Formats: sequence, C-alpha cells, structure tokens
Amino acid sequence: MNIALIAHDRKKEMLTNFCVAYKNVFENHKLYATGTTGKVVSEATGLKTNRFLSGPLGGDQQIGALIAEDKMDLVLFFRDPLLAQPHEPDITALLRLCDVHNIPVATNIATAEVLITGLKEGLIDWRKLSKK
Ligand SMILES: O=C(CO)COP(=O)(O)O
Repeated sequence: MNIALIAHDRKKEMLTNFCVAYKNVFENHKLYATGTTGKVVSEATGLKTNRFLSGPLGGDQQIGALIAEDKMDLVLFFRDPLLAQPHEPDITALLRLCDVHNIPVATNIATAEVLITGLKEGLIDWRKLSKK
C-alpha cells in the first residue's frame, strides 16, 4: 500500500512517535511524505520515505496529484487545527480529493490509530481490488 505521511509543525513529534510505535506496520508499505515531515520521520525511525516538496511550497498538491491518480491508499495528515496555515487552500484541496476518491484519511492521531489497526487487519485491502 502507498501511505502518505503529513504533519504540521506542532504535530510532527506526535506523528514521529506514531511511526516509531507502528514501525513494524509501516515497513511493509511504501511511504510518501511532504518534505519536512519525511525528513523528520525518516531520521527518527529509519523508515524510508519518498519525499515531496515541503507543504507550503507545494508538497500537499504533489500528494494530492497521486490521490487524483488513485495511487495513494491511505493518508495520515496530522493537522494543527489551532494555527492558520499560509497554504490552507492546498490542504483543503488534498482532503477534498480524499473524499472524491474515497481514500481513508486521518487528520488526528485517534483516527490514525483506528486506520492503522484496520490496515493491519486487512480492512483496507479493498484498495488493491479497486486499482484502475
Ligand atoms: O505543511 C504541511 C502540510 O500542509 C507539511 O509540510 P512539511 O512536511 O514540509 O512541514
């Protein structure tokens, strides 16, 4: 499965800890990330991440393009709901595309826990069947 990892600055530590905790799951999948998130996660966990541009410079849009092409299977986007982002339209567009293409997406750690458990249990395997 192709998994996108994205976190706003004040959520990066949380996502990193999440990736450490579930390293055994993530290492069986292909990871993509926005620039800074990928750097931080890879350095802390040793997991390989395919990194795009930093979010404010277009990274969210690059991940959005993969979603539009039906190439992303799961998105974990730890958003900061208490801080305005300069690239808010890009964030909205990415989440909209998840809804357009029915891609499982978590925007906080509580939902991410549920999705990662579902991933382990094979509950997202339908994605393999739905590939165009
Ligand atoms: O801004 C982001 C998502 O909207 C994340 O970008 P970085 O991973 O480059 O910090």
